[in-house]
Amino acid sequence: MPDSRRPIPAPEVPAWDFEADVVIAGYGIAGVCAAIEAARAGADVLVLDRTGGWGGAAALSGGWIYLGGGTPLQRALGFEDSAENMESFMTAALGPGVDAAKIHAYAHGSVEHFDWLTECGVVFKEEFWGEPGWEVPHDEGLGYSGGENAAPFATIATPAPRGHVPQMADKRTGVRGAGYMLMKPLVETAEALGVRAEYDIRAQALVTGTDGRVEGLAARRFGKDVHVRARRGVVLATGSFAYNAEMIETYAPRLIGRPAAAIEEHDGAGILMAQAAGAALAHMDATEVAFFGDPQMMARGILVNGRGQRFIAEDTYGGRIGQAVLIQQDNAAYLVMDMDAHEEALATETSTPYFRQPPTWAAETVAELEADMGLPTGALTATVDTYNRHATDGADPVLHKKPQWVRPLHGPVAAWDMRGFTAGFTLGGLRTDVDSRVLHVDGAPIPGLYAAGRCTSGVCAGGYASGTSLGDGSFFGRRAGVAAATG
Ligand SMILES: Cc1cc2nc3c(=O)[nH]c(=O)nc-3n(C[C@H](O)[C@H](O)[C@H](O)COP(=O)(O)OP(=O)(O)OC[C@H]3O[C@@H](n4cnc5c(N)ncnc54)[C@H](O)[C@@H]3O)c2cc1C
Repeated sequence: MPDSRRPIPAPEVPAWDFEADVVIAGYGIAGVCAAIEAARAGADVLVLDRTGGWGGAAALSGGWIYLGGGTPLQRALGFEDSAENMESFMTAALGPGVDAAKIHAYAHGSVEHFDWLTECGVVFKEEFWGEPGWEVPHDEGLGYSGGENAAPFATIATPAPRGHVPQMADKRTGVRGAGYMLMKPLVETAEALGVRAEYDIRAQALVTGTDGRVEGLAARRFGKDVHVRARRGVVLATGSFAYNAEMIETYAPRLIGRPAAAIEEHDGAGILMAQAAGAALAHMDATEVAFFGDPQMMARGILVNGRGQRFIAEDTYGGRIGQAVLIQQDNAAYLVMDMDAHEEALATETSTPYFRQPPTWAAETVAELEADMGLPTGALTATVDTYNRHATDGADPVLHKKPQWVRPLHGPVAAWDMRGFTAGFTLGGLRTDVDSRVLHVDGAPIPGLYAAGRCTSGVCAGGYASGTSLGDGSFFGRRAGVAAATG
């Protein structure tokens, strides 16, 4: 760990360049929500960002935000949900080893959090997108985003869509997409409350008093040292460590060379700064893993591993498929479809048309196909035989794909080589309590230090659902703001 991360004793600070009651490092989703709540609690708030503006990964993101328990949008679109049902799903899908207290607080606070977001000006259109997909193709406001309606979760909790998507004007993904439409009204809310921002300031280390209390931040701006005093508390909201090669190698080596859905500013700085002051870490090996396949195609085909065997229900959440491929199948997967299924998939609408590439192999029979693919003789044939035997009855007793997608493969078949089609970001980070206080390795909160977002371990301990990053970043960001302002 570089020396520069070591906490600086307050008496050694030459002068304070900036001062505020609450100082927040990082102006992404966690930072802006902390800023709003700290300001509303009466604090003078200063947000620092190392880039030239607000937004972070959040403003570039797809904007899914995981909310449920019976939000007004869910109810308006005819979906039943409850906090208990949401808690059951999250406990099953986001583990193993979830922080039960965080999941409980999140599920039971979700309707209020929806109301808070809409009061801040975030708009969710009353329209549901029910097709398999990574994102909504237009500006629909609600969709499934975590495999809630697929095996095994559909029988663990009552399926309810919880992916809430802020409405986009003339949607163009990546250009003022839903993530931007989430961030913009929140930043405007913060500005209206008098929250100040300073850009091009990179937080480097904490400043601590003789009693160990965090009193500020040491930072760099244009090659010079800058010191920022926090009269009440510091909130770390600097994002993940997806772009810190050394940390990735140490904690999550399967992601070496494959960062995604993160930004280069996610270099683990907040984690390292707090760690140097004794902070505990949690679930540093947990990763979100995207799989670069079109969900409309995958649901209609079968996915097999390097031994020609199916391993997951193909109609589940793509992030669950990604984790299974990278972590359990040595990053090897092949999609197999017959011509009817392929044509049917191509006739559907998708938000990811660029994933619809031509097949790698095509053959008259499954036996020829498996030979062309270099799979063990008979392996894919046995898989297709078993699949077809049950598919004739519209069932999938092996992996429980929903009957609507189950149909026997027949005639000429094609396969897509999807080896290495994964990338992702890290989910582990600082161990915080439900009030976003950063915990020391001795278990007690570090006085004056709070954190939220992807520099913390939030609701995801292993599994993932789209929307949980913006979800727990905003939810626990708010709590960090309140706690920092009120001490
Ligand atoms: C293309 C894409 C699509 C995504 N889609 C979704 C989605 O649909 N739903 C979802 O939940 N998540 C999604 N994500 C992930 C999500 O955006 C992030 O996980 C989330 O924004 C993390 O919140 P955060 O507040 O921790 O970090 P961010 O929102 O990235 O904010 C962190 C901020 O801290 C700043 N910073 C970093 N280091 C320092 C430092 N040392 N000093 C000062 N400032 C610093 C950064 O510049 C940044 O502005 C997506 C991400 C991308 C890139």
